Amino acid sequence: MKIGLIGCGNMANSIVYSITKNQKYQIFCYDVDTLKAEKFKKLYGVAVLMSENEVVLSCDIIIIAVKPKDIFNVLSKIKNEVDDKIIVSIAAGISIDKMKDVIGNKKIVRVMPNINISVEEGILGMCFSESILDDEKEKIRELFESMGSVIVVDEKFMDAITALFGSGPAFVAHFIESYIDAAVKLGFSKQESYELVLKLFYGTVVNMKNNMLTTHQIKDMVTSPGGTTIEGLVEFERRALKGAIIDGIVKAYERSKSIL
Ligand SMILES: NC(=O)C1=CN([C@@H]2O[C@H](COP(=O)(O)OP(=O)(O)OC[C@H]3O[C@@H](n4cnc5c(N)ncnc54)[C@H](OP(=O)(O)O)[C@@H]3O)[C@@H](O)[C@H]2O)C=CC1
Ligand SMILES: O=C(O)[C@@H]1CCC=N1
Repeated sequence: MKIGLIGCGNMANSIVYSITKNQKYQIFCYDVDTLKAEKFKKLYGVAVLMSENEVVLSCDIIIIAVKPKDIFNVLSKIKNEVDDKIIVSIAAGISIDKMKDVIGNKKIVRVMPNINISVEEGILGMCFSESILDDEKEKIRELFESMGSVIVVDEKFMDAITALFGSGPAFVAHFIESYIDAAVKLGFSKQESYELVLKLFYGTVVNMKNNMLTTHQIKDMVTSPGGTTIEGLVEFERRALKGAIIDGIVKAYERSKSIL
């Protein structure tokens, strides 16, 4: 099967990395910046094409991986070539209806991946326009399942998926960074802090998963009466840390709803 990529930036890089591991796909790509496309050729052995239209004409499934502000430009360039090809958009906040306004009632898929697809640990939300057939849905699902956990949802959930899981790695990195800063403040070297804090987050997740522990159970097991942990937890509560985190995610959700 021939897969085309329009846009060779950060997300396209992670997508191509996953797809090229599977021999059954032939990959074609195009970027306005020729150097970026050439880099993909060098790294992954993909074929470089000269325009958006060439990608559509050469491929069965076309993944548009440009910023939301650029997607309508791409769609208007390819609209006469789309025919019954499958167009996949990974753009945040751009609905299927908005894309249909430009290319008509075509086969459109929205996918919201996150950057963790580069280690096959992504979470990918997916929804389909109504004209996509069941066997086509399966092919798309199979293509993206090499990158992580795919959840097919009603389109109304795509903004929530964008906020929670698309933006999620940046939010999680922000919490990890605070922890590393605390370790540095308490005298550990930056390198030690980085390694130990990653181990702390990773170990806590593995412990919860393997032992099927809830967050409350972990907190209860760690927090001794009159001890150290309760002091920290009380301060987090006093500063409304949980509320701030929830509000931050809701802000990202609202932004996804109003992006264009
Ligand atoms: N980064 C993330 O974690 C996630 C991003 N997304 C979505 O993925 C999309 C891409 O994001 P990201 O990879 O970070 O963006 P990048 O800016 O890294 O990549 C986009 C690339 O597309 C190029 N481009 C712009 N217009 C065209 C065109 N007409 N034809 C071909 N190439 C073009 C850009 O060139 P130039 O820079 O010269 O304009 C750039 O090289 C966005 O819509 C974003 O919402 C979704 C989930 C997670
Ligand atoms: O920040 C953004 O808009 C994109 C969408 C999800 C992650 N990055």
